Amino acid sequence: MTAGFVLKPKDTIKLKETFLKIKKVFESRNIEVLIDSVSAKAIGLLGVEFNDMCEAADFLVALGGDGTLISLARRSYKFNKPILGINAGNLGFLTDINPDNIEEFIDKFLKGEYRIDERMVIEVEYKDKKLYAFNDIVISKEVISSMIHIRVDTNESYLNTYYGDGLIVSTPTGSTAYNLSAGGPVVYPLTEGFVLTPICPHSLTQRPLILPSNFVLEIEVKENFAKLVIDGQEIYNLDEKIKVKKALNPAKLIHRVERNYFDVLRKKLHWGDGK
Ligand SMILES: NC(=O)c1ccc[n+]([C@@H]2O[C@H](COP(=O)([O-])OP(=O)(O)OC[C@H]3O[C@@H](n4cnc5c(N)ncnc54)[C@H](O)[C@@H]3O)[C@@H](O)[C@H]2O)c1
Ligand SMILES: Nc1ncnc2c1ncn2[C@@H]1O[C@H](COP(=O)(O)OP(=O)(O)OP(=O)(O)O)[C@@H](O)[C@H]1O
Repeated sequence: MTAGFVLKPKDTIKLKETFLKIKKVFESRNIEVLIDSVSAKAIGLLGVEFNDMCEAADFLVALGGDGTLISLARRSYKFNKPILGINAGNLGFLTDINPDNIEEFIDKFLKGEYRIDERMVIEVEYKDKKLYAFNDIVISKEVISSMIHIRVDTNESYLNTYYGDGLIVSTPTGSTAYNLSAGGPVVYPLTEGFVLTPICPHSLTQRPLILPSNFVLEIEVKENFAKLVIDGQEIYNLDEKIKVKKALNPAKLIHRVERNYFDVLRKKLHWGDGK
């Protein structure tokens, strides 16, 4: 069995010791460890080019925070490999395992005691590109001063024109990220659908909306100074219509069998239970 590692890009050097410890644990259980060339270079090792690593690995590992996991899920989309998040970040809402518990987890993993959660991914067609988002896409104004008009059509009919700072189209997984801050609902991550949440709409009536995952959305901005942001990490100038739909493949996240979403909401986001 082969694992392919990507390390959090900021302060990677601090992760060297943790990575080497985990590598030893994996290798002692006959799991070959590959590391992508960018992460390897940052800690003075030799690595494998990202796509070659994804091709060779049976599963991929993000050693970092949520951002590292989101980025790995997006960049490895076409390889469709299961992904394990080991938390070496701050919030770690999505990364399930702590480095201290890796031996215990990997022994269970090798006995088949784990879960794979299939998370819906968004596909965006923009110009001749196909882009993938694990959390969300954001159609945003470029400058602080001017609002934008965002027209949304579904494959069935005209939907709405949003006027404000922007529009978030989130996956259920991304519902606890930017969507949450903008007043959108928490959506159980194994649900399939799009969450449309306007950012500061200049209206008394705009509300977040959930649409089924078989809808195809066309989104167009009237003004010519908008941005398209993918997972908060990739930014494009938006000057043409985009088409948004559910991607063919889900992202496959490896979790502990015992992981409970509502416990994570309580622990990490302080979701109250009224007691
Ligand atoms: N005002 C906001 O809340 C805001 C603004 C911009 C981007 N974002 C979010 O940041 C995401 C990218 O994350 P990053 O870590 O690369 O950026 P980042 O470093 O700016 O961190 C964003 C924060 O959101 C958390 N987060 C990310 N995805 C999450 C999820 N699915 N559920 C719960 N928490 C989550 C991260 O742990 C981190 O604390 C984007 O997809 C977007 O949703 C949020
Ligand atoms: N491949 C990547 N390319 C560009 N930026 C990335 C990549 N992977 C992660 N990042 C960014 O690096 C920053 C830090 O990484 P990460 O989110 O993993 O750690 P953290 O912020 O400490 O943890 P958490 O997100 O759990 O609070 C994030 O802003 C993330 O967007």
